[in-house]
Amino acid sequence: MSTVSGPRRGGRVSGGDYSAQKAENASAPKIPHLLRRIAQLFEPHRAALSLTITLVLIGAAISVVPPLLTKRAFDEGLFPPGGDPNIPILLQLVSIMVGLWIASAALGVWQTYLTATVGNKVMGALRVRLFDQLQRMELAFFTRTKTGVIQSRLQNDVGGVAGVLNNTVSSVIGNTVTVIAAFISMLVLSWQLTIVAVIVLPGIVIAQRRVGQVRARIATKTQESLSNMTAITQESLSVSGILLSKSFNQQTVETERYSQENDLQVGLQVRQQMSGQWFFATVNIFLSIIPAIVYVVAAYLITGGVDVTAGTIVAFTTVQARLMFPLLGLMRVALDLQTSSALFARIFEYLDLKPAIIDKPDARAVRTDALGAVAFDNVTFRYPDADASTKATLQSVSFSIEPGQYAAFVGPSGAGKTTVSYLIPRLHEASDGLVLFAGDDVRDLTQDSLIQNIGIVSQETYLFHASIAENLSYARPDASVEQLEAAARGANIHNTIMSFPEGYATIVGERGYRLSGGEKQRIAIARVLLKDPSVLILDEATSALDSISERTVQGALDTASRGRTTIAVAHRLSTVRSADVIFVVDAGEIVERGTHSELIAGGGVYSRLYAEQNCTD
Ligand SMILES: Nc1ncnc2c1ncn2[C@@H]1O[C@H](COP(=O)(O)OP(=O)(O)OP(=O)(O)O)[C@@H](O)[C@H]1O
Repeated sequence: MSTVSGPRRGGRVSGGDYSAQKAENASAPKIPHLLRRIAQLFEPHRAALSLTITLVLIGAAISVVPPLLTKRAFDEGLFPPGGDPNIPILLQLVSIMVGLWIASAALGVWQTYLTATVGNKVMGALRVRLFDQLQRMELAFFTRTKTGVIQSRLQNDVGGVAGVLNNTVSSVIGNTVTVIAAFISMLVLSWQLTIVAVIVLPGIVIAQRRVGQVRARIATKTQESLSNMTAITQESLSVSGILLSKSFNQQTVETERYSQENDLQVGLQVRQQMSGQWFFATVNIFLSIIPAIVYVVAAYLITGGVDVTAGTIVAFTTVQARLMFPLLGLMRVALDLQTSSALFARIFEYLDLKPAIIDKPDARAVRTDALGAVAFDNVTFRYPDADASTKATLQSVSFSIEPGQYAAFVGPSGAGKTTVSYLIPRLHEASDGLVLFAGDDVRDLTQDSLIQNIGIVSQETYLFHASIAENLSYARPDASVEQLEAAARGANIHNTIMSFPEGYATIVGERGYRLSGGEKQRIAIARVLLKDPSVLILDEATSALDSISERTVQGALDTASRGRTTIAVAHRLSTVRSADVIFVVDAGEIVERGTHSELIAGGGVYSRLYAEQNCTD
């Protein structure tokens, strides 16, 4: 599936060793039918493109006329056979020329507007498609890929093809037409001189392809380096990153890490810009000396009795000079296309990713008659990127939770409790066995309706950099102020919010860093209360709090769990004593189950853990 790899979340690369980052640095992905796929991006804009092509054709046709008028201006206006200059004819020809140039400039502006609109719309649509595709990817994709690397594809790669999307169509058509028209005019003027003018072209085309290949390779490396830079920025300039680097006094190291990648980037940018320079300089020299060669050849032709007038030579060299720019333009476009094919390949690679967890074609909504029932039947689960030789994270796990029950999962760290809770909303897919929600296999349900019925308060509370009100209404965008406040009251946070000078309009800061841990958790609980799901998953929601905050949050959790199935993942056994059922997970298996008093009486793992935590009955 994805060729993208990277360390697991939390598995940050260690000092000076960026090998894990470089794992992203595979060569440009091979995408079949790349050009056709790029062309397909323009399909929705066929009408605008047709108009652009028409404008380009008209513009190109217009641009061929003035040089031909030049010949007449010379031969009939300035130097008519055997007489003084013919001013009226000259003025007439000059005014036609001026009119044509004005028309051509106006067409140019119109055409630029059209191509810029189409190009930017195509780019915008590509960005949204990519974003949407990423939204649909399973959780495991994000745990194994650096956020910065993902961001870079969206921003740097899509942004990098903007020039090509904006200019290619008009440039290719406009320049091709001008080149062909100029070529025909040259042939009409003198076929002998035309041969002289185009003799070097095949060599130039071959050289250009070579340069393009080199550039594409450099472009791939440049984008990979940009992606690493974005990853470093994202990692070290986030609130968590800066806290980490400050607390370990690693700012200098971070700057050095950034600076190393930056040096690489600067070098690559220079190489990319320089890679075509010698080529274009050489082409320029060739094209510039052609008029001089034409004069010499014309002299020989005249001497040999061929009819070549002064007007023909002037017109010919004018046309030839005008051929130079479109020709160079075409070469640049070809080069840019080759260069950006590396970027397009990276974009299409992400667009072609297949989400591992998708709805079946006949997936149905969650049934309402058994809402709240959750069960595992012989579930085995191994993380997709886990070593196949190691033991599965969950092995033959079976349990059944009735609607409205409070079920707690306890056990040592790393036992697999959180993993159990992730399989219920299908954040991961069971490798074997059945996960049942309201009596149905979760794989037979639409993800929309499944998630609709589940609320999650996770270990790490995530809040957007927005106001408290906006963070709350994320769960229900149409919620009224009264509903927001009711939820906040339920979560014991209303009074705290009202004590802030800006109340519900208080901006919580990046990831909610301006709030205390307990406040953040209570906001997360209020958010889930607004969602009002039939099943609530609480993952260690009180683990990081002191006893007073814990009591407040616990009160909020009790309100939240009332009237719905609650699945609580807990470390602190004191919080789960009143649970209807407790499952003790150890090394991926459920080793004990029952109520608190049953488990204490059983004298097994639970009673031992309970004793270790110095809890008293
Ligand atoms: N994305 C992942 N890829 C591979 N292994 C993972 C991944 N996430 C978790 N694990 C591993 O799966 C095992 C179970 O993790 P899980 O988070 O379910 O444990 P837990 O019981 O909730 O632990 P804790 O109480 O410490 O939160 C651990 O060994 C962990 O290292």
